[in-house]
Amino acid sequence: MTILETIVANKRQEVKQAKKAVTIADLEKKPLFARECLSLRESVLSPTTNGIIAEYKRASPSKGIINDRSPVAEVVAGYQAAGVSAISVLTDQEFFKGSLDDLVAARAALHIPLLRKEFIIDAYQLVEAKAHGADIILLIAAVLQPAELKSLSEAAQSLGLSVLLEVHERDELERSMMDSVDAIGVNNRNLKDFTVSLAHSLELVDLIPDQFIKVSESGISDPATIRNLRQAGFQAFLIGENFMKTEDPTQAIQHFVVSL
Ligand SMILES: O=C(O)c1ccccc1NCC(=O)[C@H](O)[C@H](O)COP(=O)(O)O
Repeated sequence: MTILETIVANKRQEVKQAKKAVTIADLEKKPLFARECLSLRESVLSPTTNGIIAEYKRASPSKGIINDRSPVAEVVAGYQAAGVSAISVLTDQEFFKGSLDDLVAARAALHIPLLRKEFIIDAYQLVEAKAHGADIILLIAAVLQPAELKSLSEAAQSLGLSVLLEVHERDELERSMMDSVDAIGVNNRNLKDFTVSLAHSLELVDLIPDQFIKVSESGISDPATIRNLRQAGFQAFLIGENFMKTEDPTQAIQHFVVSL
């Protein structure tokens, strides 16, 4: 089994348990469920933001513990102060040490769109995302069939959530593009062997129609890379480890954006 298959198998068990513990009706009663979602597209295209989607990431399968010291509310508030377009918070506990509580804490500290970074395989998780303050959800082409992508993306949009579709290779992009997604992210990290190459973004960008916000994801550690990716056509840049691995992620992002 690849790590991605292991993560998804574990997620299926988690969702089964979650559905027993908290019903959809319970989720729909949570105050955050009634909130109107903020638009990823509007925020990325706004001249007042810099296109970065900054991620709160305590740990990962490829790196182990990255930062378990910096509190989520403090970090995301610092990211927001640096002019980012959106915030990403990992909610997987087993492999990334995240939680839905992190999402709620982030929401309370923010006035910009918030991505629930999760391995979504069931519509239940969309309602869960909205009920805990998310504006955006991630769908990963490598783990979902086109029919599943269609039904999940349509369900997400009907809840008012923006949809970020993640692809890594050309065939995933070609089979997964659909009107019910708002943004397409090219993940530079191969989720089977964890190798990272920006060549994936550069190879795929011209194949992504302009109706989608174009996002380059993972392995970005230098403002010059953002300038190159922008020139190639990307409008947004998902960055986690580069900031989180430092002593003070809020200082790190401030230094980074000065050179954009
Ligand atoms: O980061 C990992 O090791 C990982 C492993 C398996 C599945 C997903 C994984 N990462 C999720 C992400 O998409 C990244 O956290 C995100 O793109 C930011 O990447 P980076 O800037 O390299 O932290």
